[in-house]
Amino acid sequence: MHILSLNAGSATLKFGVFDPASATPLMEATIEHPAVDAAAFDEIERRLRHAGMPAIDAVGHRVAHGGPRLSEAALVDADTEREIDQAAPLAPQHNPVALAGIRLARERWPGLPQVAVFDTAFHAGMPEEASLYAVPQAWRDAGVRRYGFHGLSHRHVLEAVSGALDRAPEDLRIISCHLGNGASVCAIDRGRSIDTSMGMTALEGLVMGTRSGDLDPGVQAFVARRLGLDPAQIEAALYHDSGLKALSGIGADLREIEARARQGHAGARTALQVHAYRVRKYIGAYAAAMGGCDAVAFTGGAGENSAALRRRILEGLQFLGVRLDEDRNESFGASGAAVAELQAPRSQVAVLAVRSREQWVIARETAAVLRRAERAAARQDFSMPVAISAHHVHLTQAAVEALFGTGHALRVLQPLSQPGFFAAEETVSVIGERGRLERVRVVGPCRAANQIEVSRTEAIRLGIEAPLRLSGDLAGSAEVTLTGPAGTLRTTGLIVARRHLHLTSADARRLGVQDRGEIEVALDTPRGTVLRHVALRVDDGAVLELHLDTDEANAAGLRGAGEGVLQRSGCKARVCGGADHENHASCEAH
Ligand SMILES: Nc1ncnc2c1ncn2[C@@H]1O[C@H](COP(=O)(O)OP(=O)(O)O)[C@@H](O)[C@H]1O
Ligand SMILES: CC(=O)OP(=O)(O)O
Ligand SMILES: [Mg+2]
Repeated sequence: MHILSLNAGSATLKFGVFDPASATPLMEATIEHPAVDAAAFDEIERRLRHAGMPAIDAVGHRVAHGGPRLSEAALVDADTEREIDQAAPLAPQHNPVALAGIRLARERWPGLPQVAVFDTAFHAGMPEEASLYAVPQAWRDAGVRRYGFHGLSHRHVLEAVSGALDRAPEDLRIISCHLGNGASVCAIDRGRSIDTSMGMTALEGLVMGTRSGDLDPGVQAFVARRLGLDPAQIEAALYHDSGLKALSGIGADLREIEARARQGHAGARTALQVHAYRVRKYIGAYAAAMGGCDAVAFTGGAGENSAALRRRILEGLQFLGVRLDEDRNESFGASGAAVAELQAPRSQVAVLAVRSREQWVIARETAAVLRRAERAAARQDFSMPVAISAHHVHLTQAAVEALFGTGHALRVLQPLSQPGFFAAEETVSVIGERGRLERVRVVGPCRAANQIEVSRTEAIRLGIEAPLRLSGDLAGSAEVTLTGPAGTLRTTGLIVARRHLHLTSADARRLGVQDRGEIEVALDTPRGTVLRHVALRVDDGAVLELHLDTDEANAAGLRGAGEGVLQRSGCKARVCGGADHENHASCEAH
């Protein structure tokens, strides 16, 4: 499979082609200051052709804002597009561009699946103390809350830092600084984003290329009244005419600002100081939020490429135990390394530079969404026959001889649906403390241990507490007396059998499940029943069949067809939920 990842940032359009089996892109490119329009897509297609790329199977899009409902990557359909569109006021620089990308991709490659991967998703589990604004309830009801952005990048930082330091994510408190044209800091506490500097929109937090970052909320009303600005003008100024651009008086590009600052340009110097101070302040705050910090990581166009920027930010953080190694810091940019440690040996905090891999995260997430969709579709079509298993016993050869006479061999009455098993002509009586069950069928062939399977109702009638067990799992099973025409036998092995599904490894692959796992199935009988914790028994010699006991069948209103140990019910069960908690589905016929 080949996935085209599109990442429309505020300063760049980045794209790449990936085989999701490998993190190494087949090609990757950046177009600076793009409009996402037909010309940009012509350029993308031209570059794909030039790089000799194979045909694309799916397109993954970075979408900055998923709004209140899209908190994980999703297949693009009309609903997804509507949600992205509705969240556009919360990400006016990004969501409309992403939507344009989605529509252009649909025109270029009609019929290809498209997936939206959201910046906000990584922060969806932020605690309330970080996601709430202290504003009136009516505002919060209207959707005013903190979301956070750059989630693909912060997620990659988590993985890269954990890999580079060879420490589990759960062991690490990471402060991830994504410094591009847009910029944010994220507190990643043991694998989870617990706070991040961007909020409801991508305006909050750091000083960015053209965005203000944190601002006294009173400023907006003040400039409205004093300068006569309306909301659209204020918003435009905060998104497009603030930040480094406003402070430097030069522009938004950090490369140029740094060059001019070196030449002594006062505005450029001020801009760099305010910018670095803001990042430093957030690092201090997030160290406090996590009760310490094990690693500070830099990523994004500026965070990766500017050693001076990293130095400026880390100056003054010595009190946290941060010490930068100047040589390592200087050499990262040209090194081509994906990730590197930049701290001095005596530093108590690791400092890392991480090359942003947003396009790879998009490709990976896209592949995962497509796999889930495929599995859901396969599950929709997947139904399984249901058989009702009446009480029966499995015996050792020694038990057969004790009950039916020396040298006795079980005689086949009828083969069962699971290959190799048969209902025997022989029956036994099962005797408990309080009652007995007569003519209980023996199932052959003989086994290494005696096993007596009864329903819960029958166990009660016997007066014995029988554990709920999978066949073969007999430790702690109850004791019971068996009688046959030639003798009596006291044995352990009495269980209530756990409901289970026999399936082949090909069935398991289609369902996306594994041996010993569990699924949930629905029986659309008149008593409509969902069965949870259905055990899976994968065996290539098996025949696909759900086995229920008589209590379960009665509770579901299922009837067996005919007589015998294992009766086909005529009902087909469907998977509902289970590993991926996919759609509820139900029984077709009964
Ligand atoms: N060598 C460099 N030194 C300083 N800043 C750089 C360097 N290379 C790129 N940048 C900064 O990175 C920004 C782009 O960041 P990037 O993360 O690639 O874009 P976007 O925010 O659009 O995703 C540019 O605006 C530029 O200021
Ligand atoms: C959300 C955001 O600011 O993204 P970018 O940095 O790509 O513009
Ligand atoms: Mg970006």
